[in-house]
Amino acid sequence: MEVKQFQAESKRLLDLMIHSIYTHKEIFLRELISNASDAIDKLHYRSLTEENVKVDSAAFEIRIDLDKEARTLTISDNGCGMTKEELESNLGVIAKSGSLAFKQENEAKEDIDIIGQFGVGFYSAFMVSDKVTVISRPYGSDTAYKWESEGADGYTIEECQKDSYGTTIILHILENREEEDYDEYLDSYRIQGIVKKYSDYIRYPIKMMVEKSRPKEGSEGEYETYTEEVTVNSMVPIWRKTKAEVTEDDYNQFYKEKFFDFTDPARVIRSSTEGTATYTALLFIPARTPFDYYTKEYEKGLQLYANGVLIMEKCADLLPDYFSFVKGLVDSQDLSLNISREMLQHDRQLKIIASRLEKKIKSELLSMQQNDREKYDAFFKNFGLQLKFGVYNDYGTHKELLKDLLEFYSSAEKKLVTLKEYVERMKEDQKFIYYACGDTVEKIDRLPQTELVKDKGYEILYLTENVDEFALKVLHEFDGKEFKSVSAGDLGFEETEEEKKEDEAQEKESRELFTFMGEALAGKVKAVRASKRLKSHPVCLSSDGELSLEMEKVLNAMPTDEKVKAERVLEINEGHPIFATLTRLYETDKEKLKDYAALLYDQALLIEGFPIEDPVAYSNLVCSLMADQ
Ligand SMILES: Nc1ncnc2c1ncn2[C@@H]1O[C@H](COP(=O)(O)OP(=O)(O)OP(=O)(O)O)[C@@H](O)[C@H]1O
Repeated sequence: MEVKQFQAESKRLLDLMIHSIYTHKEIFLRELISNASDAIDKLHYRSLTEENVKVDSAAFEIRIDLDKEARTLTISDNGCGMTKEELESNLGVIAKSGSLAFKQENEAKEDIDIIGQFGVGFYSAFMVSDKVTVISRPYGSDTAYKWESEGADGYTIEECQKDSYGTTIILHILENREEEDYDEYLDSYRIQGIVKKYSDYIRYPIKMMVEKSRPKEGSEGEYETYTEEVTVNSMVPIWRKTKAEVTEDDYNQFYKEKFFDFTDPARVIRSSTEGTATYTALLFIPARTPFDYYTKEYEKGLQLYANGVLIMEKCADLLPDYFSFVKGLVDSQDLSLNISREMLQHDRQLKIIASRLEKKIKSELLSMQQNDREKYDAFFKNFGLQLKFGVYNDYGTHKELLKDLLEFYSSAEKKLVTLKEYVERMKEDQKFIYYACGDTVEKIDRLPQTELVKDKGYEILYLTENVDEFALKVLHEFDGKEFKSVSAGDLGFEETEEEKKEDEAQEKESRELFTFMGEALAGKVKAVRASKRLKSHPVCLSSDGELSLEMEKVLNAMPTDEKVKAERVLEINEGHPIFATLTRLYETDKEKLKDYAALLYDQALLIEGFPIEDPVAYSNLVCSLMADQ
């Protein structure tokens, strides 16, 4: 028997390997199964290209055997096997990859999906075992060799017996340590779970003898255990099957199992591309909002597979935040993986894939909006908030992409409408897209500010979410039409010359009264003005400048010390009987007028949903007026 030392660098590497490359010990199984699959691929390939290589491809398989007593986990394959030299060069030199060499030699040929490339995966076996034995017999040779190593000290190699070609790897699993449980790698159920998780789509059957139980024949209530061979992996991933092979139900089932949902998805998106980035994506839009969706705990991301082998459970880089509700996976052969297969060295490919997926998701959502509106509206109720945040975030960088997907409740249609639909319905003389903010649609509908806009026959978008107005401010316009709040200082109505003159005359007349009231409310409002938007209601609040009252409310609700204040304007309806009373008081009782100004201001605050400064004073004033009657 020959005892050989690992090369010097290999020793250090092995140590590094065992302690730092992989974060999860369980991936050793993925690495060894991928190697077995590569070995079968190689033999399969040779059988197609070399005349003297004849194998029955239906017999290709990978086996896993567990022996709790002996503490061994054995992985066998009937792939190409290794010669003595190959055992030495592939397993004796860390970071030497026979698979990479094979790939390079056969680069011109298509359809080689070899997984290995770094020449380190094998050594992950030492994360869970204190001794690794490899028995290998190359196809076409009668001689087998046994390679054995206990880690950094080196390895032995000797001739041995093996019945058929292929490789058997025996891991001598470590004893449990205080902080580490290694017994789990001898547990059949756990091993099946690991295979399912990482290697479910290895295209050769991964077989195991599994213990099962069944009712004992001839006796009642008694059970007996028996062992049965099962194929643990599904082999062909659903996304690699042709469209004709998969039913809608198959997709739904797959989604529910894989992404832990009880409900069928609202939409299934399948997309395959070849060229600069070759990939297949299978995406799902959930029909319901995940319970943790709008919490910090929710993690976005798609599963990432390299050739059917799971590389990353949640690859966040594949989804922008505004599409974070999308579930699914991407499988690609073109990824530049790093050694641990956990991260990507160059994310160029990933970026290309992500940007293609983004476009695809948008076009699917638009198609849903156009062809299945009911479903889209339901989707929007679930995830629209996220899209609106998407418009607002990053200084509006994504607004062009997202604006067509937005919906708001319409005063005219009494349902969600898109901005495009709004603009198409705009009246000829209408210059702006009008909106009003409030807690609920019902409350907004009753806002005095909406009166005249509605009266003109203009549609109003009712904004009920905090982010809504901010999103519209970032959008600024849609199809050349700017947004305008019904509470804005100037509503932008067309006025005839006559109307303008009339306004000016009226303004002159009441200027003194409003200046007096403004002074009485100094510090609370910027001005008191005659209203151009009220019809039947006596008062309302509006704001000058960019900051609206609603935005003030939202910003001040945030847990920061900085508070903002909109420039409030108290608007009085000159057509309302109260105006005559105010005019009379200005002449007869200025003190009372001050009280009335305070009362009207408080009323306007209440209508807007703001708290009033001094509820007791307000109540006393109302009561004294009632007593006057
Ligand atoms: N079951 C096997 N049958 C035949 N050859 C194998 C087997 N396992 C490993 N090898 C050979 O040993 C080499 C080294 O394996 P190792 O897992 O360390 O690296 P790799 O698979 O090439 O790359 P990666 O680190 O990316 O997994 C492989 O490239 C392959 O040539």
